[in-house]
Amino acid sequence: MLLGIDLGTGSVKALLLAIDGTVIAEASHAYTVQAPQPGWAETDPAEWWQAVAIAVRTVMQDQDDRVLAIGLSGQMHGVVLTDEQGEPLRPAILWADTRSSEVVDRYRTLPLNLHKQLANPITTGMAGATLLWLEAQEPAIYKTARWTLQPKDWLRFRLTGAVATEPSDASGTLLYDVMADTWAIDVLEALHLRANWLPAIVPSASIAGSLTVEAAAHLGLQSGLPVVAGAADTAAAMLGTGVLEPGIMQLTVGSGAQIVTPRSQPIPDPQVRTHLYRAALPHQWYTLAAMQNAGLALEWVRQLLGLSWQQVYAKAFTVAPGCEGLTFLPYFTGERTPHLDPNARGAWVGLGLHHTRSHLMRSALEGVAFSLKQGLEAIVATGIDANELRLAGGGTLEPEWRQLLGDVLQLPLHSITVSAASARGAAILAGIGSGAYADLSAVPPMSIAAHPTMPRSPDAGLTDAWSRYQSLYPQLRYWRKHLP
Ligand SMILES: Nc1ncnc2c1ncn2[C@@H]1O[C@H](COP(=O)(O)OP(=O)(O)O)[C@@H](O)[C@H]1O
Ligand SMILES: O=C(CO)[C@@H](O)[C@H](O)COP(=O)(O)O
Repeated sequence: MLLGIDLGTGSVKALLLAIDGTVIAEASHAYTVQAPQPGWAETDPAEWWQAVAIAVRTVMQDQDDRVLAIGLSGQMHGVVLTDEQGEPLRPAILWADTRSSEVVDRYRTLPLNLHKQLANPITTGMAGATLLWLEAQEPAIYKTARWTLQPKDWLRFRLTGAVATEPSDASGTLLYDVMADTWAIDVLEALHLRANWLPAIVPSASIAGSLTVEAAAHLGLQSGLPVVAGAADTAAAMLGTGVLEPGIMQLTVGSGAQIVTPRSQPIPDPQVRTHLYRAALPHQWYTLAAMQNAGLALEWVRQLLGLSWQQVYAKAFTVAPGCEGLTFLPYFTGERTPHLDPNARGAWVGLGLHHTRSHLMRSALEGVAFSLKQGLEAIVATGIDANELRLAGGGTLEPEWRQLLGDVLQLPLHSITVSAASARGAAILAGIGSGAYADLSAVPPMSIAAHPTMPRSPDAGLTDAWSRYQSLYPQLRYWRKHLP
């Protein structure tokens, strides 16, 4: 059997995959995202390390079979600065972090040919932008760090003692030449950023190291196990859900939400509102609409209202669509697609005495669904036909929530039968890298639930709410800009 580990934003997922494609066991363990200052989002990698051991030990309980290989997947874009041995020098700075908003404009001074190499919108939260901030604000750590790593690459270093990255995560750093498939050294030079701390790039499905004795003891596994490079969570989820052919889209709802579609050529978005990244397999790319605030915003509202997830759904769906005039914007950590605005923030607008906790909760779900609709529109505007969406991620399990998503997006939603799609993708890469699968064609296909969630014709309340939602962000942006 194969072990996939997905180092997500809110929790790590471990999944055991039998070679015949059966999921033997899944487990997850949560950690915290800290916001020690407004706009910051950090996690201490020590929390990741402990959580990985708990999740892996949980899936390994009562298993007689041996693990053949380990594959990794992880949240994208962040920065883990380490010393020579892989010891973090500060907490990891995550993709949702907008502290680089003051310095990210340095990217805008780059000549057009370098922007063409990056082939992506310039946004906060990307490793390159965060490194510009670290250079200015934490120069001692910036100068002395040995490595700058993506979260799952840090985990692999800790597991194997070997340092590497792979194209799917490297392409999400804003330090990567997506067209030439290598580090964008010219961009690093033009920004005066260090290049000697970037890891070597190896194929996602290659063996990048083997489990050390210390790491094996931590996880309760045998030492020497091959650890495959793995992939960024979005790229791994595409393998996990089988979204590999152009024409199919995948919607992942986790802490953030992503809508992706594969590309057989690297075609950048002419409007530069969506991302273009390398997929896990060679000669494949994907277009990505990235919405920063899905589970992050819902979790904040849920905790504020003191509700369990069960109560969330029991209350929210007693309220009529449109929430009797209440609109929620989920932009707690700024927004990427389509607004590209790190200074955007969340809001409830239209509150009246008639509104209850149930209205607040439903409006949050509607607001997140509307933000996904704007992402879908941005991706369709790049010239892609959307016929169906495959669902992945821990935030799409509830049928009523899925129905609301289907009604808002007006597309059939196909659920895969595994919630941890990225961890499944990571296990598949472990299988290819270790030779358990000769190639992708040998991987048993993912089963898809027999009955998709079909969109219902839009309710008048929901149509009005969508109009209100669309009109609010431009007005609030104007208001923020004109604050004294
Ligand atoms: N029942 C639920 N409905 C909607 N969202 C949920 C539910 N349970 C958890 N979530 C949200 O989904 C996110 C976790 O999904 P997951 O795919 O594990 O994310 P990540 O990979 O970012 O850790 C959390 O932000 C959580 O708030
Ligand atoms: O930001 C992106 C893609 O651009 C995400 O892929 C992040 O990697 C976060 O994923 P989750 O942890 O929310 O699933």
